[in-house]
Amino acid sequence: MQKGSIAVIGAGKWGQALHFALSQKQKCYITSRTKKDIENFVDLKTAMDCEYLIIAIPAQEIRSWLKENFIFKGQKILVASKGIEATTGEFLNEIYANFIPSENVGFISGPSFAAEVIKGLPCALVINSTSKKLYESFQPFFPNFIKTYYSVDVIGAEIAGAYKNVLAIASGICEGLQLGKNAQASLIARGLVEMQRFGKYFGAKKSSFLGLSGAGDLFLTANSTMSRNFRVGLGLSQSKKLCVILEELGEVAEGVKTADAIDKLSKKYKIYTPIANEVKLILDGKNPKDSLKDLLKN
Ligand SMILES: NC(=O)C1=CN([C@@H]2O[C@H](COP(=O)(O)OP(=O)(O)OC[C@H]3O[C@@H](n4cnc5c(N)ncnc54)[C@H](OP(=O)(O)O)[C@@H]3O)[C@@H](O)[C@H]2O)C=CC1
Ligand SMILES: O=C(CO)COP(=O)(O)O
Repeated sequence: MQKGSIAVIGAGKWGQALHFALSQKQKCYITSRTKKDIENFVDLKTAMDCEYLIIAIPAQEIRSWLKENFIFKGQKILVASKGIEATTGEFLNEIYANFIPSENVGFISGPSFAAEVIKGLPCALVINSTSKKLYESFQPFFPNFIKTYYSVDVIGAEIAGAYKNVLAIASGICEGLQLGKNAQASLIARGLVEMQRFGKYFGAKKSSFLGLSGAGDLFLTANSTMSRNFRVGLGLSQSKKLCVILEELGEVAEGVKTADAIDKLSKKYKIYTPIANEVKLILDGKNPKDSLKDLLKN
């Protein structure tokens, strides 16, 4: 392993933005399935030999990617993905735990559109890990335009980052149906309560949902067409087929599969998550106007 070296795995929008940010202070490698003309692009083997890895591939692809490519040699890992695995309902930390000791893994959360980070615009992120030492080892790599915080609440950050994508779809639907700002603000506020209720069941800290990981990322994503998930909601409000929406998007919208995961988990553990349940139904073809009526019922 190349001591002190760092690489990003996954050269999508977020991987490239993190690569830009982490290249400000030191050489940062990047690799991806598809070769890309990016500075310090290397093959997977070279990247995997680095001591510090940032993995920015879609949440639903992580388990198979780790199975096929990952050999633990003591690397320290930052997970940049946001989502819950739809096939199993497992959280990302549970998946990574099959391959890497928890003290070697951290999860990035917080309001961070890649399109702004790659321009060097300021933002604040949370590095969530059971190990503060892990946070302290990654923190120096971050540039001055990114303020980093540490939190031990991994599950809270994971659920916040995943759930907000589902709520962003709901908010995009609200916008697309032109229901007004009162409705959108009420939806986002109740969505925050719902996200926190869901997180509490799995042992998450309430404070995680009031901070950058929850409210911060939710307010960002649920109020902007820069969000892929918000744009999925806009498409659904125009009765576009999901496959057409995703084809046109051309990038991952994690809220689609995470809605399925949350729907399954909330039914399995009897957690009241009406907004996420309706998003799942709309993704399966329910008319959004009927969902609105059902959500408004007293
Ligand atoms: N975009 C953003 O603003 C932010 C995104 N995120 C999160 O980061 C994660 C990645 O999102 P983003 O980069 O935007 O998505 P993109 O759709 O832009 O890119 C996805 C990346 O994942 C790679 N990939 C896809 N499937 C596989 C696979 N099976 N094996 C290996 N690599 C694969 C692609 O590789 P290739 O292109 O080489 O085929 C591509 O580099 C998501 O969980 C997202 O929620 C978090 C914060 C901000
Ligand atoms: O997570 C993000 C911003 O923090 C990106 O949101 P989208 O995946 O909806 O574009």
